Order: sequence, then structure tokens, then C-alpha cells
Amino acid sequence: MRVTEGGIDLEVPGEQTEGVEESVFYNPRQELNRDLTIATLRTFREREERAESYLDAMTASGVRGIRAAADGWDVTCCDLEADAVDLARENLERNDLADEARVEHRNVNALMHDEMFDVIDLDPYGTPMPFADAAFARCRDLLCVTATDTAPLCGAHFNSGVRSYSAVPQNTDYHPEMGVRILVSALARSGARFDVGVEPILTHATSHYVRTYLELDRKASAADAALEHLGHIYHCEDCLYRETEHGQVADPLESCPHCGGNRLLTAGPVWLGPVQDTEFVAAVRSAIPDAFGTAEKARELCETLEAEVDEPTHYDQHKLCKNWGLPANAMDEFLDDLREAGYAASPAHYGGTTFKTDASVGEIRAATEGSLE
Ligand SMILES: C[S@@+](CC[C@H](N)C(=O)[O-])C[C@H]1O[C@@H](n2cnc3c(N)ncnc32)[C@H](O)[C@@H]1O
Ligand SMILES: [Zn+2]
Repeated sequence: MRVTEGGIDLEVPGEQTEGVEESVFYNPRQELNRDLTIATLRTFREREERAESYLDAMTASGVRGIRAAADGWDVTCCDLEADAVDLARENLERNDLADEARVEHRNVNALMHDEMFDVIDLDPYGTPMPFADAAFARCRDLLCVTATDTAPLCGAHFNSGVRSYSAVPQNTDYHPEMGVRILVSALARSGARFDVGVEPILTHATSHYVRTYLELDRKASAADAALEHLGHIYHCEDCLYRETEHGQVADPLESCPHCGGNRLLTAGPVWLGPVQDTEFVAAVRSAIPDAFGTAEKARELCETLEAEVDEPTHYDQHKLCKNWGLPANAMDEFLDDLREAGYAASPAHYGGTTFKTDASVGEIRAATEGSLE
């Protein structure tokens, strides 16, 4: 089957079923992820001119590495599967880029221990954590990470989440953001073991995966500074009240300060710091060309990320209203009520009914319920 993406022609095994390409080595649903990757790499290189080498650590069809090579990066593609390696080589040749990139048939953990790269991109099936140590040991500037195991990350598959991320995730009404905060926390702690500090400059949770871009600072003091963003979330399952506390040691609440209930969850360590550099995200948005297949969607996503209130958990308006036994109103009106009451409020990218605010659950109700009857 022939596929064109980002100006690159690919031949991938598989067939089109009902207009959707199905292939083990090429997932069309990740095109937005790849479009944003290329725009992020461009933006990052403008800022860090010395960034040249890019490792597409799990290349499959080669699509990501080939798109980066077409953009002038010094690319290494790697895959464990011989069929993927052959396919990536064929696809490089098909685009006359065979001299711009090499393809390694190896376990990428071994490759990363052998060589340093300016940018490393981890895009495995499931959790990226088995690759995090080698990546932090050998990545100079930017680590790009996809995690597709959203059920463990958000606490729905609790034991698996605890095992993979050495943290306690909890299944809450803000589950995609729980995934973001657990993933970045685990990565920050992996980096710290190598005296590397992380700063997330772009992060999104989109249809069954979390993607984050971490700018690295290879200094023990930077690792210490990153760890200061870790802490815990205390969450009430009855009224959806939540509060956060920085620090390595949890000091859970005994009862909910809002409703007095005692069905309380503690999640952590989670990353409580910012997950975007909003100026960087705006620059990424401007670097998305019209020719990209997901240009409109990717720009919209960046715009939402830029405007998101910097709070560690989002709310879901429908779940809140259901909990209060009140009908939900239009999101614009709801957010306007919050702003008029003096709170910061914005839509969130986690779904059409999600929003962020610095108001507590009680303050949200007081500010909005007049418009909900
Ligand atoms: C989700 S796919 C990668 C998709 C690709 N990056 C893209 O954007 O289309 C995961 C790939 O990782 C490869 N893989 C799994 N374990 C690996 C390892 N230890 N070293 C290198 N490649 C590995 C698999 O063979 C598979 O091709
Ligand atoms: Zn409560």
C-alpha cells in the first residue's frame, strides 16, 4: 500500500480497509504526532543551532526518521525487527534520502549506550520506560517520548502503572492528565539518576497516547531543580475536590476539606510543574506548514495548549454538573462565569468538556450554578 505523509512517499505492507490504511509498521492515526514532531524539531533547531543528530529509536516504516532527514537532520533510524529495517531502508531510497540517514538493526538500548545523539525520539509500543535510562545517559538536548499505555498511566490498570512508572497513579475524572503527570514524573526521576534535569516544553494527551518533549540540562543542579516539581495529588472521590502538595513524601488528607467525606485518593509522585513552554508552543504552531496532513488540527491543539491555565489537574464540566445534579450549560458561558468571579479559566485540550481553572470545586460551583438551572 502506498502512503504519502508530510511530502514523503512510503510503501508499507497492508491494505486500505474502508478508506483507512491498516499496517503493522505504519499507524495513520499517529500522523498528528509526527506532524508536531517535525514542527517541534524545526523550532528547537532554530533555538539550539547546534542540534544536528536525531535518533528515530523505533522506526518501523521509517516515516519519522525519513521526514526528519528530508528536513536536514543527521538521522539514525533503528529497529529490532529485520522486516522494519528493510522497509525503512527501502523507504529512504524511495525518497532519495538513503545518503542522509542510516538504519541500524539493533536493540536501541544497546545503540544508545554506544553513541550520543542531540535528539532522541522514543516511540515504542506501550511504555517508554525500558528505554528511558539509556536515553538519558546518551541524549544531549531534547528527548521526545510517546507512551501509548494510557490505562496503566491513568490508574485504570493500577499494578501495571505502579510497575512501569514507580509511582501511584489514580483513576480520576482527569485521567488523561493523570497520565501526563505520572509519565513526566517518571521521566524526571530517570533523568535525575544521570544528573540530567528535564523541562517539558510541549506535552499533549491525544487519543490513547501521551507525548512529551523534554529539554535536557545535563547538570546535577538542574536534576535537583526538576525534582522540586514533584509532589502528590489528594483527590476526593465524592465531591471531586483535589489539592496538591510538593515534596517527595506524601502527607495524605484524612478527610475532604470540602465535603467532609473520607473516600480520598493519593496519587504520586506526579509532576506538578508546567508541561508546556507557551512561547515555544506558539513557535511550533507557526512552524506547521499548510502542506501537513493534520495542519489545522495540530495548530488548534497548539493554540489550546498555549492558553491552558497552568494547573496540574483539569476538570470535566459534565462530570461536575452530574455530581451536582445540575444540567451542564455551554462551555463558553461556564468559563465566562468563572472569569467574572475573578478566577483564571480556560478550555483544556483533554476533551471538549474539559477545562482548567485556579478555582476549587466549591468555588467553581458558587461561580457557575446561577447559570446552570
Ligand atoms: C510503535 S512502532 C514505531 C512507529 C514509528 N516510530 C512511527 O512513527 O510510525 C514501535 C517499533 O519499535 C520497535 N522496537 C520494539 N522494541 C525495540 C527495541 N528494543 N529496539 C529497537 N526497536 C524496537 C518495533 O519493532 C516497532 O517497529
Ligand atoms: Zn469531598
